[in-house]
Amino acid sequence: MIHVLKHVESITQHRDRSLLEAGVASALFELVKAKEVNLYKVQSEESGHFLERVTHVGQDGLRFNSEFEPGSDPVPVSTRPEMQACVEAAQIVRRHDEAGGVFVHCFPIRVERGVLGVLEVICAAPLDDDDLGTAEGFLGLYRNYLNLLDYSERDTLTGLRNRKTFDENIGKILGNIARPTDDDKRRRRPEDSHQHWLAVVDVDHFKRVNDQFGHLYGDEVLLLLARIMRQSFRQQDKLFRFGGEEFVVVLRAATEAEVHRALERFRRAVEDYNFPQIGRVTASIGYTMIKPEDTIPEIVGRADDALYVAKENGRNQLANYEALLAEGMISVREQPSGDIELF
Ligand SMILES: Nc1nc2c(ncn2[C@@H]2O[C@H](COP(=O)(O)OP(=O)(O)OP(=O)(O)O)[C@@H](O)[C@H]2O)c(=O)[nH]1
Repeated sequence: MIHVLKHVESITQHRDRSLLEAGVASALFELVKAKEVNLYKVQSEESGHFLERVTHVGQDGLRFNSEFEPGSDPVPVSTRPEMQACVEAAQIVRRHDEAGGVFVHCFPIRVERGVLGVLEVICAAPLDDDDLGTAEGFLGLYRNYLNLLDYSERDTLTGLRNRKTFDENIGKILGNIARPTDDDKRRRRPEDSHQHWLAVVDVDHFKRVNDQFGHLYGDEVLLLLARIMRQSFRQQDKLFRFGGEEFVVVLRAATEAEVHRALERFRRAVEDYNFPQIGRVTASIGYTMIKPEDTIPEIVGRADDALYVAKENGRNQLANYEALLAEGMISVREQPSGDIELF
């Protein structure tokens, strides 16, 4: 009992999702005497579900990836029938791997929107009822704690990540791309390297919505826009309400074309949506690639410059900072001089 409480105490001291996941996996590895525990995130793409391993505990030690670095290369869920059954039925699935002489248990990590991930516990024997209860208890603790973290990091109107968490999140991304691990370097072949991109989304003529229909309807537009964002982007993309009627999306994608497609799909979804009472609302989007040497104001500044061009050119459109620069439509942003004046 003391043993279990010590794990609970150690898990709940973290405010970082990846440390929380590593804590849950390590606790189960020890408590149910597993050979291996893995945590997979489920990525939902148009072509189906993919699994990305983000945490591993085994005889070889503990490895985990932060929320903002890629885990293992994603594999289609169909290549792992027990995982597929677990994701689709949202139920615990067990498989006897005769060749490996082990029992593989898959626990779904259920959230409101579906199955967020799968916890895989590999043991020499099937888990008994006590061990199953322990695993389910720790998963419950993990889910509840995630909800608490979400609550403190979310904007109350839209449920998106709030401005406070934005700097923290971008800081982590910059830290990861500036210091790639050996695994990252191996994975970063030209054909599968992924870059991070930041897009600023701004509702067009939002003042008119407020003036014509009142603030409550304005708030309703922001709420619905956030919902369209969640539906348009993938689970692993990070969505923020930056302030007022401005939103930020941080995406990981291999090419500019891929980012453009995702943002254009969202822009069209907003344009096509019939907002109750108000009718048609559009949004303009400016975006840029995040580079290792960037500071947060530089990234946001570039996306804002591109957004300005999108607004000037008639709104309801995308603009990419790097493309505008290459076409000579804008000039390079002035770097902050670095001189700090204190008052
Ligand atoms: N309802 C509501 N309105 C907000 C909120 N935050 C900011 N606003 C309003 O959003 C409006 C933003 O207006 P502007 O920045 O002038 O821009 P715009 O009218 O959207 O025009 P463009 O961006 O140039 O297309 C202002 O009227 C703000 O009062 C909010 O949380 N709720």
